[in-house]
Amino acid sequence: MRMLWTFAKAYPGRTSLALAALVVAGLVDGLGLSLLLSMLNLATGEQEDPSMPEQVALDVVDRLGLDPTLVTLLTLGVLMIALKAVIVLLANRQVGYTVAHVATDLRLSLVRSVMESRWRYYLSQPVGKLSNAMATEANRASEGFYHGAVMATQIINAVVYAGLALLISWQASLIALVFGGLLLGLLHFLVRMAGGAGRRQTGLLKSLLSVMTDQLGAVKPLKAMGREDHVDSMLSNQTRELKKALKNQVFAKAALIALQEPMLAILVGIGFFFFLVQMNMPMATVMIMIFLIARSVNHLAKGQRAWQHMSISESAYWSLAGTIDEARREAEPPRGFRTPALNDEIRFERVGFKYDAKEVLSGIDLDIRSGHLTVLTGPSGSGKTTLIDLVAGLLHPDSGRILIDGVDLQEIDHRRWRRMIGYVPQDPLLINDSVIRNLTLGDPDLGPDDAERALKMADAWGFISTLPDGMETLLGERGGRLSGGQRQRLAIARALIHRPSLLILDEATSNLDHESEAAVIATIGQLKGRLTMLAVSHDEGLVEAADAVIRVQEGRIRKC
Ligand SMILES: Nc1ncnc2c1ncn2[C@@H]1O[C@H](COP(=O)(O)OP(=O)(O)OP(=O)(O)O)[C@@H](O)[C@H]1O
Repeated sequence: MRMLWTFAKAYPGRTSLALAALVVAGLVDGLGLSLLLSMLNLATGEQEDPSMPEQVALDVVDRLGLDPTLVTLLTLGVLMIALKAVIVLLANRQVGYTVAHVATDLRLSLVRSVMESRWRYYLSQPVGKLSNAMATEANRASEGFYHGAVMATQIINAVVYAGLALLISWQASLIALVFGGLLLGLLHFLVRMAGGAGRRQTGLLKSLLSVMTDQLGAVKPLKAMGREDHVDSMLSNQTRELKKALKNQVFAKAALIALQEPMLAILVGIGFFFFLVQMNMPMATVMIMIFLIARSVNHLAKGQRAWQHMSISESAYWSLAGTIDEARREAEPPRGFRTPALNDEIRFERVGFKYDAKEVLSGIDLDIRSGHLTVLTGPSGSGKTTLIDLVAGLLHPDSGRILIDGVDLQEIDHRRWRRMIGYVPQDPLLINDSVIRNLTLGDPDLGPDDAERALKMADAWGFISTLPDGMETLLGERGGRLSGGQRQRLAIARALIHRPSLLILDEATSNLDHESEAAVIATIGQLKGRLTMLAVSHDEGLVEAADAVIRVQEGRIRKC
């Protein structure tokens, strides 16, 4: 229920429009029914004094200057009911558009909040949790909104029918409606049961997809070592739990439908007896009352089923909203205002950095000369990647400072600084798209000329221009059609396409065979003097090509 209120606040215009349309539809429906009731009374001639709704209907006919004949009442009644159907259709279209908006807005909010979060927060997030939020939870949340809208429609319909019945005989209707409401209230435990199963499903899907994404990422060694059964056993427990939650959900849904029907039949039976025998009402009035009350309670029953569906989806919305809120709380604040320039050097002055309580770098003094190739070497875990992340402003020193051409990095506009950086990771992570899309990553400011220039600089133009479709050639999953060295040179071209001043290469040659490694080192060698390069590498070839080599050991600099 809280979810519906949240959506209503997020989309006030659309929600009010849909609700207003549904209320108008309800009123039109009520008028149509009143006209048909008047017609029924006219036909049977049983009741002398028309009830209030019939009186209202007859007044409308009179105002229209028409005679209240059977044909007029029937025609107007049918027209009103058809008009109601059209208004409901328009309202539902509005609801449909909003459902699509809800899913899209949630997805965009998730992407933005995660992309704008601090690097350290991002590192701590399981990829599976985010893809589950993006795919499953956003869909289920929008379904929840849809079921909430259905519930509102059903309640409005129920109110219209109940209102008509109350206007005919308020005492009888009140007793019948309270009794009907109580019967439905008895079934509310099935709504709660389905909601509980929905919550378990949400939690299980989140952890299942997190584990699965991690395992699929590491599937090659598992397969090579014949240990894929291990993945199976890890996932099967959660899958079995998920099955149990789904079974409970299905049972709760089926039980609600199965129990609502006999309860409605009991209500109709008791109503007949009560109105006819206890209250001595005329048969025609009893028929009308039973019709109106049965319709009202039937709409309430449908509303209860929609509530049940909404409860199943609601937990997905809260989980997704929680992920978005958490990422927003971890948003990276805008840092610095000064325009960066890299003409002389990047200087570390007594820089120290800790991961929580663990000191990773301490007392780092370092100069990275502009236009030079500087290579960072050192044992695993000594702090090389941390040092690079500090240069990129992804992490911030706990002590000391980093100066870019003499200006403290903390004072420099971080977004502009990062746009001056080209970054080549160990694994080039190419997407299953064309060469050009892999280079521009969808940036509308970059075109084929930029791509060609970057490919030439990265020494990749030779093999790309001989591909059947050139830069439009599709690369296949993870760039599977290219050799390791070719993939890495494409990654270098991607890093160069926006003309960076600083190129960071994080173990860019460590996954390559000897030949590819030599080709990539030759490429890096050709770039020397054209921009500043900072490389983490153990590669002897790259160390030999370097203008400066810095050895990091146990978080400190050792002179080479
Ligand atoms: N997100 C993190 N949270 C906590 N500790 C971390 C985190 N990332 C790295 N560390 C720790 O910081 C230290 C330095 O790590 P870093 O990745 O900078 O080393 P590295 O020299 O690049 O290692 P490698 O050559 O193996 O990549 C290591 O002890 C590592 O365990």
